[in-house]
Amino acid sequence: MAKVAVLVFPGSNCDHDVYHATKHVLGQDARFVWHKEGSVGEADLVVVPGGFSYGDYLRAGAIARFSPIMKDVVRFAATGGLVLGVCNGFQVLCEAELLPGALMRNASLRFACKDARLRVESTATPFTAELETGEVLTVPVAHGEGNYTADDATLDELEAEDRVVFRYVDAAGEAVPEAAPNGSARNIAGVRNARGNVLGMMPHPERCVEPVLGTADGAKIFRSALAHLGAEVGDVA
Ligand SMILES: NC(=O)CC[C@H](N)C(=O)O
Repeated sequence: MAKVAVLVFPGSNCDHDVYHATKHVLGQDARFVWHKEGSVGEADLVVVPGGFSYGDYLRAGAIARFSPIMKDVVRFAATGGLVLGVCNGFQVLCEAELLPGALMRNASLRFACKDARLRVESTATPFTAELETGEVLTVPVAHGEGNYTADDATLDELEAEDRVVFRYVDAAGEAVPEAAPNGSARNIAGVRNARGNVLGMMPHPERCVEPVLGTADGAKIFRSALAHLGAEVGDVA
């Protein structure tokens, strides 16, 4: 059983979804870690969940990045510990410079809340190692600032190093610009760090881990990470 630390900032609102997914659906030892703690404690996987930390003031994730717990998340990541940032968590990881780039306001300037199709681009991270390159997952998005951006050199480097993990695609599986719900550069929905132990993604895998939720595709990402950790996994989804 893997130990899962779910961070909680003032304004987090997907923390309980991650807890439910990892504890009740996948049968892991999950617990919440308040952002004022100095340590993630004994953990195999740290999840930085979605929400509106600090009300998205300044920029989404810009204040949470200075919460005391983030120093230990940086340390944990440096030791090779698995870190997953979802939506606001992805924004926090970019602000903390654990991942490159930034998430800007959606090109539409509207909050986007709908199912997205994600194509798996890289399996060189424990989070997708058990998936197939080219496999398309249906995972919901819910964000106002999901427009991934970085300078061209950084985007080229991410592509050259196989660090784009997910792209938004249309029904035909093509990464056409209209398929991105937010205007993301090169349709990027998720990226990893060079080592592969840190993944940030805008769509919410924790919201689709059981058939009753419409799709259980999100469970594949957690299952892949848990397989890497050698954890026995529950059999609900
Ligand atoms: N669901 C979320 O985590 C939303 C993230 C952030 N508050 C945004 O709107 O972009």
